Amino acid sequence: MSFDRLITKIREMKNPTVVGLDPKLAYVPSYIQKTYMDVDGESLKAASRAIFRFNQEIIDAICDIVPAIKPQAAYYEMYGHHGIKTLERTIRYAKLKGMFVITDGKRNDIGATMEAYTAAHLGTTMVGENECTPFGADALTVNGYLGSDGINPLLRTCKEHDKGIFVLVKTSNPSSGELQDRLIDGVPVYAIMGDMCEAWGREQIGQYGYSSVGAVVGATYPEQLRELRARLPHTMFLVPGYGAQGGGAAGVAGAFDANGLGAIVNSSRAIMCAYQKEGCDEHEFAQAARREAIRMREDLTSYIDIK
Ligand SMILES: O=c1ccn([C@@H]2O[C@H](COP(=O)(O)O)[C@@H](O)[C@H]2O)c(=O)[nH]1
Repeated sequence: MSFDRLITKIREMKNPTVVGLDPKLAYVPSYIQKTYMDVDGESLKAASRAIFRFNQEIIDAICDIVPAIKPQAAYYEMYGHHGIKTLERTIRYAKLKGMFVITDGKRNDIGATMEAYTAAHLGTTMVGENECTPFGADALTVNGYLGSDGINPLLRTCKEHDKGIFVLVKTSNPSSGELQDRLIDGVPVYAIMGDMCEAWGREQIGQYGYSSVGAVVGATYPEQLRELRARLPHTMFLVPGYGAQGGGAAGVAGAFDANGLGAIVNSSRAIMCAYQKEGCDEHEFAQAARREAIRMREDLTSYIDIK
């Protein structure tokens, strides 16, 4: 099961964190931007090549201490086909370095179209006799609000290709409660979606007790994290909202089980832009990212004992 690979890495590194790669061009040091703009001008191509170099150096700086990266697809799509290529190259590079890759795409659609999204991000596409791997991530964030027929194609691929999904359950944003906290027969919508994750994952439970169907639950909602951890014993949590959105280690501790497992906490801007916050030389951006990744690991593990 896919999350077995992730959990094994978390245990080996004693680090339940994922670095988000959401690279706006403004985060990329100016000397890198210049290198590529001198060749390709102020173009989407130059921006995408600069971003790949930025990602590559961050991956090199953290791959021995952080188990996973989470590229957010939107930050690549905004650079058109060049950006898509950078997303693909980033995924391949991180995997080459031994990292687990979660593409944050929040995809969903009707069943037939969902099969295409599944093939794109987690599976394979047949071209004649040739089975091609378009992006090859290990896991994908998805929206479950279209119901089971939008999730079933993913479940088949998770089983066949040892992949995982994280379904949006209780998102970290301030307005998430407008819909997700609404009650149906006294039960919040987020809890109902959580129950659906448990049901979807029932047939695919791995060696640590977690299925290949995970849930996104925001670090900004500590109470719900604790409540959902107790309610969803087989559902791995992806927890965004730590750092830049105000979530902290004490609040996310409730996302973990008694073995210090069951969740992985994301930080994107706080790590990518650590060099700007530290005010250090921009040539040191990757080392600053590493320092922030270590600080985050120490912060979390002061509350969580990974067994
Ligand atoms: O509920 C959610 C779901 C996804 N995200 C994504 O996580 C990162 C957070 O970035 P930070 O810079 O660490 O705030 C980003 O890609 C979001 O799209 C989320 O924040 N909340």
